[in-house]
Parts: sequence; C-alpha cells; structure tokens
Amino acid sequence: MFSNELINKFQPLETPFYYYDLSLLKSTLEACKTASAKYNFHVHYALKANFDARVLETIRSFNIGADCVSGGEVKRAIETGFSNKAVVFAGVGKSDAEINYALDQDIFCFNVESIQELEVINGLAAAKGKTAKVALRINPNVNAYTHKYITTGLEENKFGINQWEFDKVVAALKKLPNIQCLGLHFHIGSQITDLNVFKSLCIKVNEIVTWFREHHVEINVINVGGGLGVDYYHPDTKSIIDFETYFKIFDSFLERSAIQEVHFELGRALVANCGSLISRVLYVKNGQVTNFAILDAGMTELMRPALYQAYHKIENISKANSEKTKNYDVVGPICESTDCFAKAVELPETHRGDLIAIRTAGAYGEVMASNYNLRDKVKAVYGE
Ligand SMILES: Cc1ncc(COP(=O)(O)O)c(C=O)c1O
Ligand SMILES: N[C@@H](CCCC[NH3+])C(=O)O
Repeated sequence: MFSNELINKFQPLETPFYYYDLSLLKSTLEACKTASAKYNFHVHYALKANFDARVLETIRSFNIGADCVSGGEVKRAIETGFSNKAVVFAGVGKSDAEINYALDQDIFCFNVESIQELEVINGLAAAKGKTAKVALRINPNVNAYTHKYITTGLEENKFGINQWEFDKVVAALKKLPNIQCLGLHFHIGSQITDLNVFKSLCIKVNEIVTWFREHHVEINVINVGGGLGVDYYHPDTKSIIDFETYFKIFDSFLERSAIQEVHFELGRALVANCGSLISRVLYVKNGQVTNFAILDAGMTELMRPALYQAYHKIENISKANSEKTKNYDVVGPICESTDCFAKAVELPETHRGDLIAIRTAGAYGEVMASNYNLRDKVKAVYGE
C-alpha cells in the first residue's frame, strides 16, 4: 500500500524504476534473525535474488552470511563487507578463475555439485598450498511442488550429486588431500509455499546424513538451502513471512547433534516484498476483444511473468479511489507477445500517464533485467 505522500513523490520521477522500502526490508530481516536465533540457525542471504547496492548494504548490516552462485557474487559480497568466513559458493559450473578467486578469499565453503568439481577444486587448492572447505551438494530427489523451471532437487535436474554416486564420492574424498569436507548441502527449489515440502526434505536429509556418517564422513554442517516462498497475492497483509513457523519445522524434523550446525540460504523471502516496479501507462488501446494498458516497463525490467507465467499484483496507484473499473491486459513495449504482465486485470479506468505498481518485485526482478531492444538500465528509488 502506497501513501498519498509517496505517490506524490513518485509523480515527477522518470519511470520505470524499482522502489525499495528499506524500512520493510529491515523489519523482515529482524523477523528472520529473531526466529533463526531462537534455534541457533545460521542464515546466508542468496545474493542472486537482489544485489542492489543499498539493499545489499542493509542486509549486510544485519550480520548474516552470503550465498553466492558466481565469482562475481562472491566479489560483490566481500566488497559489500560480508565476512568471508560466512560466504558459501554454490553453482554447477564454477570456472577455474572463480574457484581460484574464492580460494584466495578463504570463504567458508564451496557447495560442490559433482565429483569432477571436487577433483578440480582439490587441484587448484593444492597449487596454492591450501585446503578447500566444501559441503557436498546433494540432489535428494525431493519434489518441491513449485514451478518446473525453479525446481532443483529432482533427479532430472542438473544440480548436485545423486544418490547412486554416494559410494564414489566417499572414495574420492579419501584421495583428495586438499579437500576438507564440512558436511552436506541441499537446495530443492524456489517459491515453495507448501511447508510440508520442508518436512519431507528434513526426513530425506536425516537419512542421507546417517548414510554418510555410517560411511565415516563426518557431517558437521547441514545446509538446507533456501526456497521459502512468499504470498504474491497479498503484498500488504502478508508483507513479512512467518519465519517462526518455517524455522520451527527444521527444529522439529531435522535431527542434529550439539556440534552440527544448520545453515539456510534465503533469497526471495527476505527481499521480495520490499520491492515494487513502478511504471507509467504510455497508451491505452480499447479493443473489441481486449483492452490493453501499455506500460513503459516490460519484460526487460521484470521478466518473471514472461518466463514463468508468474503472478504479481498490479495496481493503478494514480486512481486508487476510483470506482469505475475495466479489465486490461497489462503489457510492456517490447516486441514480444510474451511481454505481458497479466491478462484481464480489473483496474480502475486507466489513462495515459497513470502510475502502475507491480508488487512483490524485490526478488529476481531488477537482477534479471536485460537491455534487450537496447533498453536503458532500470533505476532504483528508496524509501527509508
Ligand atoms: C543454491 C541456492 N541457494 C539458495 C537459493 C535461494 O532461493 P530462494 O530465493 O528461493 O530462497 C537458490 C535459488 O533458488 C539457490 O539456487
Ligand atoms: N529466478 C527465479 C528463482 C530462481 C532461483 C534460483 N535458483 C524466480 O524468479 O522465481
């Protein structure tokens, strides 16, 4: 919900831009920190969700760790001031240059996705006279019941080490003197809204941890990844996720000894709600079949609807009190028919110049923007 004061502030600004409510971000981080501290859980922020400088600086100020998926993200995390001792680095295709950079930074650990990658890291660490700390990313074959494109923990997905390779990985660890295995890592997908999925994950993780311990691999770190979903339908009433219920599931169902640390990698749940894409209506086309509201933002600024048919609530914030409504296909200016934010959205009667807010866009929004059609880089505006 935007106050009239804020809407007046938006009015003279050049659109489109991302608006980040840093005060909501801080309240979200506070809620997450309080709930995780209760169980002594370690939280890393998944930079891939949003690496806007002010968003990142706000997250860093809460002293949580960083989950990175490229050398660029490791560098950004360290330059922003995240402790190198709290950086984890996942990714199925880490290049030698990225591995070398992360080794030089003495990060907390590499989440290693294959036996071949273990061998490469071992070789690169040996060349530096170092020991690389790793967690084995396991593909647990647990269904996250989310969109197929953002499911990562099924055997058909490219991520992690599969169960039939466990014997081989144990044998490999014995032959790799420059690898220190801290534990196991899992991440089964994103935008998970059925919390029973996390219970199923815990049960599977318990079995896998037991298997490794029985095969003499000490598991001191259990990283269960991220994936906690947000409510895209109720950005105002559900603006902060129920972190307490989420962490309690892991406390209840994940078996752990006093020395085993449990780590999380949350992205979306921390940043989705604090961001909105603010855009202006350029043209309205009233047709016989469909009315189109054509915005100055498109799939180049927010590609989630085009890529995953994702829902984002759309509001005409210039006409919030208007009673007369109409249905519109809300589209962007890009030369693709998939450049459509939503079809048949009921909005107050809309005109050229109206400001449109596309809500819950703080995660995987600005970071996935492109300059297709030679579009300008999207800007950001902040609220304290
Ligand atoms: C390895 C890993 N960890 C953490 C995340 C963060 O996920 P989410 O934003 O759903 O919490 C992702 C993205 O899905 C990921 O690939
Ligand atoms: N980009 C996805 C999430 C993928 C998370 C990374 N594995 C989204 O917008 O929902």
